[in-house]
Parts: sequence; C-alpha cells; structure tokens
Amino acid sequence: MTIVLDAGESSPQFHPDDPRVVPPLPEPAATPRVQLDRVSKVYRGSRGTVPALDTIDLSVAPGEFVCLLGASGCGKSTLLNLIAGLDRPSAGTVTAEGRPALMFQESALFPWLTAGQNISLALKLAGVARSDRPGRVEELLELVRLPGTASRRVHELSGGQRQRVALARALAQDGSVLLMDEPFAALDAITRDVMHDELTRIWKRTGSSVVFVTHNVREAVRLGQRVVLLSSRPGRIVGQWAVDIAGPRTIEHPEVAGLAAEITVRLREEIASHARTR
Ligand SMILES: Nc1ncnc2c1ncn2[C@@H]1O[C@H](COP(=O)(O)OP(=O)(O)OP(=O)(O)O)[C@@H](O)[C@H]1O
Repeated sequence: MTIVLDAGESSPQFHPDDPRVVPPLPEPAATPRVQLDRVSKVYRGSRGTVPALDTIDLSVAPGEFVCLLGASGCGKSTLLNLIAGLDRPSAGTVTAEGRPALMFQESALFPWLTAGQNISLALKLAGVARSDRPGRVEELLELVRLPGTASRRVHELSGGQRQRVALARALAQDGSVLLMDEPFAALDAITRDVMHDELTRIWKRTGSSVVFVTHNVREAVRLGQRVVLLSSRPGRIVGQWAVDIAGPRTIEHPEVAGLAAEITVRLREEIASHARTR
C-alpha cells in the first residue's frame, strides 16, 4: 500500500487510493438507494410469535457505507433479508434500488463450479450476454486481486480467496447495493485485516452502497462511514455514529479504538438492560 509523503511536510499526506482511507459521509441524497420506513418484523410459527424488528427507519445514500451492529439475535440478518427482498416486513415499507446482492460469512460458492463459473452464473442471472461474460469475469477477478484464477476449483482456494470470489460474484449481480452479513467473521485476524483494506478499496472504486453486519465493534468503526446500533430483540435503532476519522484507518488506530470503546459501552448497556427486563 502506498503512502505518499509530501516533500517538506512533516505530516504524511495519504494517497487517495490508500485502501485504509474512508471518505466522509456523503451529502444526503434526494433518492436513497435503500429506504426503510417504520419497518417491523414478527415471525409466526408453530411455537408462537417472535418479534424480530421494531419500527426501523433507515436510509442509505448512494455510495454510503453503513455498518449495522447489535447483540446476537437482535435481527440484523432479518434486516438484510428484508432489504434483499428475500422476506417481507410485517409492517412498514422497504425499498431498494435494483436487486441488492448478499454476501455471507461462508462464501456459499457452488463447489462443483470453478471460481469463474460461479461469477459467470451471477452475470447470467443479471442478464449479461454470454459473449460478454468471460471478459467481465476476468475484470471482476482482477478487481478482487485474483487475476487468472477463473479455472480454479473452490476447494483449491483459501478462505480469504473464497471470500474474494464471493465478493466478485456479489458485485457481478448488480453492484448498486451490497449487503454483507459478517463476511469476514470466519477469517483469521491477518486475512481479515487485508480484506478490510480490499473492501474499502473496492467500495471506493465501485461506488456501491454497502450495508455491513458485524458483531465486531472495531470492524464496524474501521470500515463504516456510519455505525448503526440495534437494541436486543426486537431490534430497534438505539444509536448512530458518523465515523469522522480523516486519516487512514486500521483496527489498532487510536481513534478507531476510542470510538469503538464508546460504542461498546452503549452496546453493553443495551445488552444489560435487555437482560434485566427478561
Ligand atoms: N424464520 C424464522 N422463524 C422464526 N424466528 C426466526 C426466524 N428467523 C430468525 N428468527 C428469530 O428472529 C430473531 C432475529 O434473528 P436474526 O437472525 O435476524 O438475528 P441476528 O441479529 O442476525 O443474529 P446473529 O447475530 O446471532 O446472527 C432471533 O430471535 C431468531 O431466532
């Protein structure tokens, strides 16, 4: 990664392509890419009802990177599923531009297909002409820094490489809204760190809007322009932070650690108050 030092300046000026630099929040746009108005979700089954989400208002601007945090079971995946159109809210409305792409903790690649065929299938479903697909597959593999791996089988790839292919496949689907459900949770710390840089770089290149779910507060502050905290079940939005850190971010950065500590205090309060009321 390149850090450009301006001649004569004592403080480093960081290259705009630095994958650790997250731009500030965009101006509120007239038309958000994702909009949830008073969204609630109640699951009904043979064992009764489970209120999962309660009156969520959330909008995501074009090109915005939002991280969604909350205790286990607070409804984060439910929220992503609603935005993806995989499920319907019990109340309220969800609108999203295009067909949002989902990426999960497990790469969920088809093991009987090669890396290239996995991506090509997504291109086919997105309506890309057959003749354009091989070139587009190679472009996407280059974007995730896996050029020349189209013929590799899934089992020949490392965990980090599989997540890169899964990211390429998600971007192949449409790319205007990317929904990520703890995509790096299963990776070791070093690989996760590399993937944070890669995701920031790719997000800035593509202009996608990203909704990123994580349990990891530092990861949320490292990546997001905005962090949204959900209460314990049923999930309500109980806090939002704009992450205004101008320089390059890493998980260890003091400002990242400082804001993460503040959010963690709020998260602990939320979990404790939920435990008291149960
Ligand atoms: N299809 C379903 N039917 C019934 N209950 C469900 C269903 N899907 C999720 N739930 C319940 O709704 C609540 C929210 O689940 P969800 O998976 O959205 O939470 P989460 O915040 O993503 O959890 P985690 O962080 O552990 O992945 C949980 O109590 C879960 O058990």
